[in-house]
Amino acid sequence: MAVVLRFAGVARDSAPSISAAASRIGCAKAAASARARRCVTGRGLVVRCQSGAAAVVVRKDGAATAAAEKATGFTVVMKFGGSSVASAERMREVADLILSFPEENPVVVLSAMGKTTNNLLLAGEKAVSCGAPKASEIPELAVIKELHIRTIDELGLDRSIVSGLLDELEQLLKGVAMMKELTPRTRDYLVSFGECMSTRIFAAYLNGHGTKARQYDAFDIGFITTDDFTNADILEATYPAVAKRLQGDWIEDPAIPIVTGFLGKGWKSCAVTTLGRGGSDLTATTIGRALGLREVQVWKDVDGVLTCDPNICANAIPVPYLTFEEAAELAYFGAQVLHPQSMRPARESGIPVRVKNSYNRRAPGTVITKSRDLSKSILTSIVLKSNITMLDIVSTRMLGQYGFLAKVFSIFEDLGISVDCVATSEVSISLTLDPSKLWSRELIQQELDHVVEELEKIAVVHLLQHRSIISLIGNVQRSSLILEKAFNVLRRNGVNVQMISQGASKVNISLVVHDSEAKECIEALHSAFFENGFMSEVEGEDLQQNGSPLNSNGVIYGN
Ligand SMILES: Nc1ncnc2c1ncn2[C@@H]1O[C@H](COP(=O)(O)OP(=O)(O)O)[C@@H](O)[C@H]1O
Ligand SMILES: N[C@@H](CC(=O)OP(=O)(O)O)C(=O)O
Repeated sequence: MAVVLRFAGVARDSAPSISAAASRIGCAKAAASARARRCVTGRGLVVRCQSGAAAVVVRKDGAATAAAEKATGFTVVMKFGGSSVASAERMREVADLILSFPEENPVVVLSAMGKTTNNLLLAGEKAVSCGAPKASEIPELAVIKELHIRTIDELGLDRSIVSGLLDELEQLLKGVAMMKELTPRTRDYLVSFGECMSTRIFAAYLNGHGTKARQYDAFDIGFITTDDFTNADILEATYPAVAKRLQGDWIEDPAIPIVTGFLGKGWKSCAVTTLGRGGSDLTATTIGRALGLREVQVWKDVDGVLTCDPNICANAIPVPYLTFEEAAELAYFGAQVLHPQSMRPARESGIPVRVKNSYNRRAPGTVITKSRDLSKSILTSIVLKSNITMLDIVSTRMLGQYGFLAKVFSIFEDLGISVDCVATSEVSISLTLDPSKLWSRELIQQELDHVVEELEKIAVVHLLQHRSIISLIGNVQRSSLILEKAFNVLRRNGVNVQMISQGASKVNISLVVHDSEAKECIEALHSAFFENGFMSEVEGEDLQQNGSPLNSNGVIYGN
């Protein structure tokens, strides 16, 4: 196993003494010594060597002694999203950021540069109808080529790093144009070019600037997934495979791993898969779990998870702490800042996730952990999921007919459609459908028609489209207080809530309103909860007095 020895604030001349101590505990003296000298940065020092569990302790006077402290190879995952690596300047900044933590030994995960994934998807869609001779002229292809070549030039690198991939991409688009079809499988292969290029450029930049780095395509190092193209799930076999590969390579030849986010390999098809939009967060937490790291950091373009989407409420403020459960609900119910599945590996292994801003390193960000002190917490964040479909299903059979709910849900299971929120009474059920499971416009209508047709065999069905779910993520122990405040605001704004659902998660109350009212509602709710001193007013109130959690789901039928 590779051992990393970390020393903060040591003197430059302590390198020989560290080297001697390292050799006493079985580290290769030459490697340790060479690295010790090379890695002294003034702010800290990193010694890497191959040995069992052990470490070297450096005294203030610079002398080093061996100690029986356990140390492992990698310490953190640092994931940088598209906005963090959108240009040559941003790549330099990210390299500087990584190297500013000499005490860390990171695995780096990168997304595609800027809007490259969107451009690849658009290029693919245009290729379907443009005809093969015109495929090379698709404007988005030109934008992708220009961005990557300009970045390489500005970083002083060799264009050959991506020229092969760019040629292959053009060929692929010609193929799509010829076939006049873009299957989910081809779509995944197409978007994989984004991450494959960004990671190659970044690794080359680090290598050119004295920091040894090694690029990895996730689909080549053990990221094994289901074959659900465009939305694949990571399979359990991924964890040992990824750990073996990354640790094995490190022992052979230490270098910072630069891994493509978002991508995997289907276990049956062996084809490239993707983990759903924003899936690099999941790549990061998967690596964190595989290697048993201390922390997973996801670096974004905002100061952490905020009280609301800043595009809806400009006054949104960072949330300092969240639990995995809160973060997962928040992501699942529409906050684009985190991938919905990304909390799972972190929760399973108890590894904290820190959301940080690569544009504002000093901002403390959000720390997501297994548990936190909720005694003073009321509402944490407000989330919007728009354009959802709601179904009101009323049984045509006699009151108390058993098997009704089972029948309803088996219809959704058979059709492969997932349900978000549910509220029931004895003979009726209201629910919302997850739009991410419904792909193109045409398919939505087709699928919905089919759902209604099946349900109408056992019930009267009302299909309500253009609805929004407003999720109040917070301490549901204080639901009476949250709901009192929320309904006051909604009443003042003349909003008719059409369904309420408080899930078993105990962190989320969902309200369904019409799409046209949703943004205004959120602004009003955010202002009432976060901008007018409400939280501090109720802080310290007796939880016993105020906490009478809702114990049933309710439905309010509306327009
Ligand atoms: N509650 C929220 N907190 C923070 N950001 C949010 C929230 N809801 C939506 N966002 C949006 O998510 C963006 C960051 O996520 P994302 O685009 O995935 O970052 P990256 O591409 O860097 O991984 C922010 O720029 C912001 O517009
Ligand atoms: N590039 C992919 C994966 C990803 O995670 O991106 P980002 O980290 O920029 O959200 C996407 O756009 O979906």
